[in-house]
Amino acid sequence: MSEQLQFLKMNGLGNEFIVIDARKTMPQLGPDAVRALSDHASGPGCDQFITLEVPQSGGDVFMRIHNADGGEVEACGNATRCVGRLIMTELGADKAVIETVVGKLISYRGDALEMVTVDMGVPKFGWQDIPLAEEFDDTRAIELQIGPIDDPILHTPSVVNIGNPHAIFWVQNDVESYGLEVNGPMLENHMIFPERANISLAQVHNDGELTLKVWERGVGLTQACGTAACAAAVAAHRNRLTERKVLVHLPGGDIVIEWREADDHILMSGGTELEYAGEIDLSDLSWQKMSLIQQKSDQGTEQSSL
Ligand SMILES: N[C@@H](CCC[C@H](N)C(=O)O)C(=O)O
Repeated sequence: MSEQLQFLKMNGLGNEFIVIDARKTMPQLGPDAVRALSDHASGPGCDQFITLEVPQSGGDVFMRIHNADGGEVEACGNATRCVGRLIMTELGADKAVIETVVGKLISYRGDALEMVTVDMGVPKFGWQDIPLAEEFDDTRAIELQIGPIDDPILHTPSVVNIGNPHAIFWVQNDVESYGLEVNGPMLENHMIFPERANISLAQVHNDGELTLKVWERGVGLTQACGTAACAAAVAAHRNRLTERKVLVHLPGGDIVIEWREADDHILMSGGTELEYAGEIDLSDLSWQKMSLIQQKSDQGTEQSSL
């Protein structure tokens, strides 16, 4: 007999997610299944596979995150906004507490239904926290470069942990002109990053604006990465390149990051999209689109229809 698993397809600025609700029944999906469903050739396709589970410490939901390569990871900024939207709609509330393996994150409703702000907590800068394989006193710029020794293509990145590890290379020219699709895999797996890392190129335009291109650990190039935007914003401020509030341009759209002075928390604000509801047949992992989601942002509600 076939067993059906319902899912929602969502995205945050084009960063794609499959979201399943496992609060009543936990489906048995191993890394192979996650990889197959995340692949656009065999499944609905996504960058992260998100599982909603029963909260364990007083939050509204527990969010588990798997990258498209099947590996479980600690944080995903864009998915946190998407899940925040779902849970706030479910509760009819303006705020939701989302538990993750690295702690609780609070989401807040924005001016429109699709706009969500998440408090991503406090960034970490210690070399053991990133983590790095060797000691560095100052993580605003670590010794790491690729290309010719006297004329490197990319060098001295800033490193930050936003629940997950990030390295940001500062570039002068268009972020498209540094071959991140070629250099990304090598940098992600560089021996200096024992848990691998998300790799970003950042071009700072002025003290309130930068453009970012991201090679995500366990995925590849993505349209947007929320934690990378947080990492780049705080690293830019630490390096005196920007103020505490920055507009970050990503291939999939813009996001606003504010590193709040009062408590060092990072606030990330941006859009979310609820694309469609679908169903996966767990016996052979085939899937179908069931309905499109109709958004009624004026009433603060949303409904799905066939
Ligand atoms: N897309 C995410 C980041 C997802 C996890 C990342 N690939 C990792 O391995 O740490 C975001 O929006 O933050």
